[in-house]
Amino acid sequence: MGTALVYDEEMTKYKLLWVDPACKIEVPERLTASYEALVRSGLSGRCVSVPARQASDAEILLVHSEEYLEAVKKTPYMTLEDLKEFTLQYGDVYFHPNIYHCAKLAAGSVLQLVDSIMTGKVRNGIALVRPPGHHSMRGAANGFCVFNNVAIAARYAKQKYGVKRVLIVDWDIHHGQGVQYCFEDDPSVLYFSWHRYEHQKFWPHLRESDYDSVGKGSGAGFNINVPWNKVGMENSDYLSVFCHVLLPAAYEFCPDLVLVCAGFDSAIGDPEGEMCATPDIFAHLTHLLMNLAGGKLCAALEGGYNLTSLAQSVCQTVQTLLGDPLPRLANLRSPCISALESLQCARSAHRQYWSFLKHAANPPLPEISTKPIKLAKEEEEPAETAEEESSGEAKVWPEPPQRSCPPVCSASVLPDDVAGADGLKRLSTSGALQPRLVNKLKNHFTKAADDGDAVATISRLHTLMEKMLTNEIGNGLALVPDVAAATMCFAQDLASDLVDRVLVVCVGNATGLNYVTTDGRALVVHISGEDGEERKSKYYIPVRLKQGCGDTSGFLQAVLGLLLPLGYEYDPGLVLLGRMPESGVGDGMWQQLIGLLRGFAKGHTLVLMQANEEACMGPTASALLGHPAAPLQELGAPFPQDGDALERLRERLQADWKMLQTTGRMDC
Ligand SMILES: COCC(O)(O)CCCCCNCCCN
Ligand SMILES: [Zn+2]
Repeated sequence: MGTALVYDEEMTKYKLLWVDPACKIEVPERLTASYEALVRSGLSGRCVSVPARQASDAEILLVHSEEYLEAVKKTPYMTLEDLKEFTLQYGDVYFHPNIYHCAKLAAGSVLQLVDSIMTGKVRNGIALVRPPGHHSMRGAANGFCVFNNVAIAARYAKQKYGVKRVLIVDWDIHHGQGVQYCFEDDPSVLYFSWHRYEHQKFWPHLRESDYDSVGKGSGAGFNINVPWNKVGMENSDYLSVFCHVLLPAAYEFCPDLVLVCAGFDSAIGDPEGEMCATPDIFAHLTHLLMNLAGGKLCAALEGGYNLTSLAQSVCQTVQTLLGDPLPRLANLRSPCISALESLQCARSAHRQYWSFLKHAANPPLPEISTKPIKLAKEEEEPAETAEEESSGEAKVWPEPPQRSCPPVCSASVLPDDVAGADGLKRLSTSGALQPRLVNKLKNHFTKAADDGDAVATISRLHTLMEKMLTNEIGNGLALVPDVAAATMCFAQDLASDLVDRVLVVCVGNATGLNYVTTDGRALVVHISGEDGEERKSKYYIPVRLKQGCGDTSGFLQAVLGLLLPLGYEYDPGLVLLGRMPESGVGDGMWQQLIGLLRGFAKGHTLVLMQANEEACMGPTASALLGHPAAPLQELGAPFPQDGDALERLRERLQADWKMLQTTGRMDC
């Protein structure tokens, strides 16, 4: 199934008609720059084009009051003076004779996306719209927004398709207070937002944008705010919040539909956000949400004011929605102290609501100043004057890397003709394997050197690896006689010669996974039901689940809170995933694991399974081909001892692995 793209140039036909420094950044070119970049890159041609439509009154009234709608209906007939007058009653927004028409198209465009996704016409999609929506409230326009496009879409999906739970992820750099107000007492809508806050000194200066606004009444726990109290946040800060706050809650919430308030003012170069995350981060943020709700993801453009980073970020998002391999995120740094404090505050505020947080460390939180902040006049964001704009040093960042389309056969079990007793010899004569490697392999398999099978297996694996590294295939699946041996041999003898770093993930009980490197050429993470060999090196991490890998909630917590952050920090060139016999891991969890691991190494994942596990071939190949993983059933809380052990393990490991940190020094 494909990716829908909704765009209508009619939504470019309104603009600011008077002088207002606060609104001048919201220009029609935001839409044309985004759309033209999709056309230029060939991405729009790969999408299913879905027409925009006007939202009806009834649809707008799902969120807004009649009084407000009636008022906005009058704006097309207003004089310029009346429009200015009308605008004054709201904050940081402007009206135009055509904005009501465009606001109905913006809201209707997102509803068209919801229809296309819920009727199975497409898997996911994005609507390039303006005016944006997440600040507008029941009875008021605000922050360039007239109707709350995403809030209307959430209510519409529930009403028309009986959707039970909607996750709204708001990665725009401003707090979508309009969305928060709309759903704060509604447990069927989980709203997550990060936003520039600077201890309430940043617009819209709301006390309720802080992390302690967790929702009200039966909605308590279903509103997650992560305030950024400093600018300059980077990729690692964003990924940490996804791994340690959003994703565990999102999986526990188990949504039927994911809506994204896709604002790209959180990218580097944006004058509003002043953050430093690069456009390719949106490839990963999108990817990390794509295995929820069976892949039903609907993104709506919100903010984004640097036309270069906006266009690049939109392309990164769409390319991921289309299923293309992700770019590697080079040299992630450790999250900054301020980000860690925000992360910890959000986790502590939600500890009582989410089982994944039940065992989280609970250090004292900083006193939240309840006194209203006094914005000294000069502290108000100064309206940039022309020369200041030019003097502000322009941010530069590298163009996101090309992301080649996945090769057609992205999962393959090599035909037997590659195997064969002389497989290895042929490889060595073909120069594919350096002679010394051949000896190493032979030595390694001396016990079975005469056993053609083992040698054949190794030559098969090597061919798969070769094809992966030449991008002839995206990923691979190999059935082998002895998974543990093959995994170790592959990691030790094959991969380490052909790729800098290989992430080895072993699932299920096994002995012999004793390959430990001290040089970091391989990172082995072994999730099983028994005690692994105790940790000898930073690069061998046994994760023990007392109830074994069949305990999906424990397994998932290990994947989201440990494996993902480790993988991002390690940044492997290849992922090797070994499924040990009788691992007990459920198909759904197995597919989620493969889906998430595809985000590393440009999707180069080699799965090794026991030859007799044909039953698992289908689900594995489906996940390798990028089909969305089956949604996990309602997750119970992880077993207490597992939850506790995982938290203790994470705390122990964070000295070596910065992406595992979740607490900053609370020297507030
Ligand atoms: C959904 O709208 C997208 C958005 O969140 O980017 C809107 C931001 C409004 C930013 C308003 N700045 C006011 C400065 C006051 N001195
Ligand atoms: Zn914004």
